[in-house]
Parts: sequence; C-alpha cells; structure tokens
Amino acid sequence: MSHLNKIKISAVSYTNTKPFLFGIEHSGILTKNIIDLSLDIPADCAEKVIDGRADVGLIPVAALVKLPYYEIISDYCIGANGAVNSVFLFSLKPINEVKTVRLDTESRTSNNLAKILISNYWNIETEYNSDTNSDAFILIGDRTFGKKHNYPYVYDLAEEWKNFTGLPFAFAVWASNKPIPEGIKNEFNEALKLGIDNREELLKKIDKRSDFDLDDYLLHKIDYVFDDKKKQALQLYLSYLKLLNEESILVK
Ligand SMILES: C=C(O[C@@H]1C=C(C(=O)O)C=C[C@H]1O)C(=O)O
Repeated sequence: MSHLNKIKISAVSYTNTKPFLFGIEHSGILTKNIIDLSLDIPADCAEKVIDGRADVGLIPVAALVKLPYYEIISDYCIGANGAVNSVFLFSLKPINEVKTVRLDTESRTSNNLAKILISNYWNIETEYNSDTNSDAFILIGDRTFGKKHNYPYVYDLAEEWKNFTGLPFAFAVWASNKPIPEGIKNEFNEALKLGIDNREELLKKIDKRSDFDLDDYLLHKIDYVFDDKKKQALQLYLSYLKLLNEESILVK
C-alpha cells in the first residue's frame, strides 16, 4: 500500500479505547506510515465509516446494519461480561414507571440496547425524546464516571443485557467498509493485542480519579476479547435491532 493510500482509521475518543491507542503507539505501526488515526465520539466513528471518510472504525455495532459491505477485522472489541460501569439508564423512577427516555446523541449501540431491553425485557412502553425533563436518560462513556450515585434508579445496560440473555455484550467492533490487506489486518490486530496485554503499564501513566475506579474499569469491566459468546450476542442484538426497525416502520 502506497503512502498516498494510508488506511484511515477512526477510533473512539473515550477512556475505554486508551488500551488500544497505547498498543497502536507502542507497536511501531504508526511509524510505517500505513495508517492515519483520528479520534471521534462513537456516533461520528460510525458516520465516517458509513460515508467513506474512514476505511476502518471502532464502530458501534448498531451501525453495522448501515454498511452495504463490512468486515470485522480484529479479535478485539469494546465489550463487557456483566456490568460495564459506563453505559447507564439513569432514572428518577423505577423502570416500570418510566414513560419518557432521553437518548444519548453520542451513542448508537446503547440507545438501541435500551430500546431492546425496554420492549423485550422490561416490557414497558416508553417514548424517546431529547427533553431535559424526561423520566430517564441514557448516558455512555467518560461522562458517566462518578455519576452512579447521583440518581435514585440506575441500570447498567450490559448487566441488564446479561440478565436478559445470559450473554456478554459487544458495544463496538473494529470494522472496515472495504477489504483490508491481510498483512495490515494482522499487524493492526497485533498492535491492539499489545495494548490489551499491557493495560497495567498504561494505568501507571493515566491520572487516577477519586470518584471512579479506572483500574477496575479497564482491567475487569471492559472485556476486550471478541470471543464466540460476544459474536453470538452480536447476532442476537442485530436480530432484535431488526425487529425494532420493522416495528418503527409499521408505526410510521
Ligand atoms: C462501553 C461503552 O461502549 C461504547 C458504546 C457505544 C454506543 O453506545 O454506541 C459505542 C462505542 C463504545 O465506546 C462506553 O463507551 O461506555
């Protein structure tokens, strides 16, 4: 691949992606001038891969259905097996009394995960809006750190998904919108692995917070390996997503 054709990669700008960035930086892949890396909120990672501004993204799995062609190019993901501690439905009321939910504009996967759980697990009827006075709201990523105790009712969506399905979950996967040369895929995957294997090193370098356990988050809550159970969960999530979309078309 020539230098003019660098592979454009969009990664998520949240703390949970730092191990991947640490691996990419320490692997030497950047010095070879084969990739061009940008950091974006999840919704923009998705948009960039959909509209072709990026070739590869750490893209929210809900956006995969918008790609006419995609390939999941890595063994790593942003996942969780049980509570993830950064994807919440924060609520003023117990879930069975919630009538309105505000979605998070930075999210694609978790907004839809909330809708799936609301329709199929909690079996309640709610409206989705962007009102600041909704009964409940979805919030993801670093903006949730330290906020868990600020609301009377708190639902961790990866934990609720596990209660519902018995499965772990994958929020975002490394996907391309075109075939990527095998050699580059392997090198990129190795770079990601290096980061995941060296999280302890990374944690020594990042500032700790008194209101959130970053070590626990990066070592135990985020589960980075895209294993068979997460692949199974992805297929199940995508089939629920299809149902949701069909229902909303029927309503329209
Ligand atoms: C666990 C998380 O996973 C994220 C959730 C996403 C979404 O809801 O669309 C997308 C990418 C991931 O970064 C998180 O960021 O808190």
